Amino acid sequence: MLFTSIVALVSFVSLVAFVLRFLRRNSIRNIRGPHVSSRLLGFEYDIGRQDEAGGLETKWAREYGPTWRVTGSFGSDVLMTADPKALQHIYHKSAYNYAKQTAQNHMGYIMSGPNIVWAQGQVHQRHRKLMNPAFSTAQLRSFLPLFQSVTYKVVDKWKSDLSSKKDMDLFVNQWLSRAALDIIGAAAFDYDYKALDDADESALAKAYHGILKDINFRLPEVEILFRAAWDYLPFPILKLFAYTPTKTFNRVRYVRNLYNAYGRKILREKSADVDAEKRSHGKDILSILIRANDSSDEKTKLTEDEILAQMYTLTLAGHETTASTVSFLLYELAKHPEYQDRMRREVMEARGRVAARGDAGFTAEDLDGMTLCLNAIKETLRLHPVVTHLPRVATKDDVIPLAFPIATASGEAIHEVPVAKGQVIDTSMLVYNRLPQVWGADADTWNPDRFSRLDDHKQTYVGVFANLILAFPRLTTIAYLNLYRTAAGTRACLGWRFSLIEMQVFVAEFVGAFQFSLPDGAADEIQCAPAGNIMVPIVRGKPDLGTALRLRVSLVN
Ligand code: HEM
Repeated sequence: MLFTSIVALVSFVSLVAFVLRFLRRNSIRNIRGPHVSSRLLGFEYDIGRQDEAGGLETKWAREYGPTWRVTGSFGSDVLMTADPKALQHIYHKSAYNYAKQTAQNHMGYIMSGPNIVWAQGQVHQRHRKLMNPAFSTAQLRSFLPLFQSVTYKVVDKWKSDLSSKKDMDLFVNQWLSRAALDIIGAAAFDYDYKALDDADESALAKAYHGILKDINFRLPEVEILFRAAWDYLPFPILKLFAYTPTKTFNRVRYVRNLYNAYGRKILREKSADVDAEKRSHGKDILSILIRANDSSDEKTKLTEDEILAQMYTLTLAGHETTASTVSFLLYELAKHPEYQDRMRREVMEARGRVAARGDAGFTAEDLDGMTLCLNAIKETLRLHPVVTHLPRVATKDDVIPLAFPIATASGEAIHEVPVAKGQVIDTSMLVYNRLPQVWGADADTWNPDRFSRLDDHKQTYVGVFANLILAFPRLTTIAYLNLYRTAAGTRACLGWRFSLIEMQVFVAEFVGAFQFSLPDGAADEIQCAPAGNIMVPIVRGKPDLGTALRLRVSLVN
C-alpha cells in the first residue's frame, strides 16, 4: 500500500515533468517505428517479456532499418539504433555528450554507491584515471597463474566426479560463476570468497548468485513505472529509494549491507600501515588503486565510499558476465560438435608444444595463438552479448550520423538524425551484432569461422574486441569485436582484457579435458532470457532456479 502510494505520487510528478519536456520539442517524430503493447509502460515492457532476448528488436530492425523510433515509458519517444556509425558517434566521438539514463543508471548507485559504472562526466574521468593503472595489459597478464589455478580446481573436481561414471549433467554456468567469483575476489582484493570450496558456506557467494537477474527479470508493471519515473526526479529524492520496501530492493539492501561489512574490513586491512611491506608490493587491483589514490592530489582522490563502491562493482561486473558468456560458448559447442573437435585439436597441439618446452601450463602467447578458441569467444560475444542494450541521453542538441540510411514516414531517405537535448537513445548491441549488413547473411547463426574472413579494420569501429563490445574495445561490439568496442571509447568495459584472458583459460582447459553435449530435453529447456538490459541463461518455465544452463559433460578420451 505504502509502495503503491509512493509510485502514484512519483508517477504524477514525473508525468507533469514529462509533459512539459514533451511540449518543448521533438526532433524524431518523422522516424518510423513499431507499436508497443502499452504506451504507459513503453517498449522495455515488451522486450522484457519476450522469451528469447533480442527477438523483437531484431524484427524491428529488419522492418525499419537499423535505426527506428519506439515508445518509451509514459509515452515518450525513444530513438533506438544499432547503426555502426551512430554507435561510434555516441560511444567514441561524443561520449561525454551522451550521458547514462537515470532510470537505468541509478540502480547501480543503490546497489553499490558512487562507483565508476554509475559516475558521469568529470566524476567518471576521475574514477577512470585512478582505476586505469590496475587494468594495464602487463598487470592483467600477471593474473594468468591465478586464473589457471582456479580453473584447475573445477577441472580436478569434475574429473574426480567422472571417475565413477560415463557422464554427468551439470549447471555449468553455476560452476563458472563460482570460479569467476573466486578469481575476481583474489585478483581484485586478494580475498578468498571460497565459492568453489563450498558455495553454501560462503554467505557472500550465496548472496551474489543471480542477483543481476533477480533485480531485473520480469519486473511487475508498477515497478517498471516506478523506475521509469526516476528520470524526472532530483538526486536527493532518488537516494531515498534505496529504502523502497519491495522484494527487489530488500534483496539489494541485504547484499549491500553484507558486502559493506566484508568490504570495509578488507579496505581497512589494505589501507593500514601495519603491513607496509605487503601494501607496497600488493599486486591485487585494490592495492594498486590505493597506491594510485595515495599519490594523487586531494581534489582527485577517491573517497573511502568510492573505493568501497568500486570493489563491489568490480565483483558484480566481473563475474556473472564472464561466466554467462563462457556458458553460452559451451552451449554452442554442445550444438556444434565438429567445431568442438577442431578446437580440441588446437588445444592438444598447443599442449604438445608446452610439454616440449618443459612448461607446466599455457602462457598468454600460447592462448593468443589458439585462433579457433579465440574466434569461438568472439562469436559468442557477438551472438550472445550479455549486455544487450544500453540507453543514453543527449546532453545537448546534436546530429547523429548513420552508416545505413533509413526511410522516414514521408518516404525521404536520411543519412543522419538530428536529436534535441534530453533525447533518449537506446543503443542495441544485440541488434548491431546481428546486422546482416555488417556480419553477413548468416548473422543469426553461430559460426566462429566468420572471424577468419572478416576484416574488422574495414568495419566502422564500434568496440574494442573484434569490434564487438561496445564494452570490449575493438574485437567487437563494436563492443568485444566491434561490440566490446562500442561501449568502448571513454566508457569501454574496463575489465575487457581481464575477462578475455579469463575466458581463454576457461575455454582451453575445459575443452582440453571435457566433451560437452546437450542432455535429453535441454534443447527446449535452455532459454537466453532478457533481464533488464542483460541476457541470462535460465531453465524455461523455471526462473526460480536462478541463472541455470544444463549441459552433459564427459571426459575426453
Ligand atoms: C564477458 C564479460 C563482460 C562483458 C560482456 C562486459 C560488458 C560491459 C559493458 C557493456 C560495459 C559498459 C556499461 C555502460 O556503459 O553502461 C562495461 C563496463 C565496465 N565493465 Fe565490463 N563486461 C565484462 C567483464 C568485465 C570484468 C571481468 C570486469 C572487471 C574485472 C568489468 C568491469 C567493468 C567496469 C569497471 C566497467 C565500467 C567502465 C566505465 O564506465 O568506465 N567488466 N562492461
